[in-house]
Amino acid sequence: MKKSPTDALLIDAHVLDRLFSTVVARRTADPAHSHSARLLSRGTRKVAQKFGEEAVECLIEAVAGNKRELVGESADVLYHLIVMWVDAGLQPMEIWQELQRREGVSGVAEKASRPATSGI
Ligand SMILES: N=c1c2ncn([C@@H]3O[C@H](COP(=O)(O)OP(=O)(O)OP(=O)(O)O)[C@@H](O)[C@H]3O)c2ncn1[C@@H]1O[C@H](COP(=O)(O)O)[C@@H](O)[C@H]1O
Repeated sequence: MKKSPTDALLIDAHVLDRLFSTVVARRTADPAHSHSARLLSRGTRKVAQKFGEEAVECLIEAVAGNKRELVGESADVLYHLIVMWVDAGLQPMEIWQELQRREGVSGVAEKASRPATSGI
């Protein structure tokens, strides 16, 4: 059966859930055979550091206007973000729910509704 553009979007959204399940399963894998297992075995600071490095590589490609490289770096960022969620014991659903809660709320309006800070 021919897939509609909507089907394609739904399938793509599930890629992140599948990747999360794979990384969870890798927690007990042999670090010699799994990058996820190796990274998770090195602890929270290393996991966070790798995410930060990948985010910087991603923004470098964005600023340089390298669309093709930005695709690869974006995938690296999402993978390392998921490893960070696994390390922290977060479920993707918690993030999906937060995004859903924000749907329809303009970022400008949300910022304006925040309590005033002292500016210190
Ligand atoms: N999406 C990815 C993915 N993206 C990037 N990477 C790996 O991330 C690593 C980044 O390399 P770096 O040199 O930056 O980092 P490093 O090897 O930790 O080096 P140091 O910072 O420690 O010096 C590379 O080995 C990449 O292959 C990924 N490794 C795995 N996945 C997914 O996770 C699944 C499980 O992978 P394993 O856990 O390896 O089985 C795979 O099937 C993929 O779907």
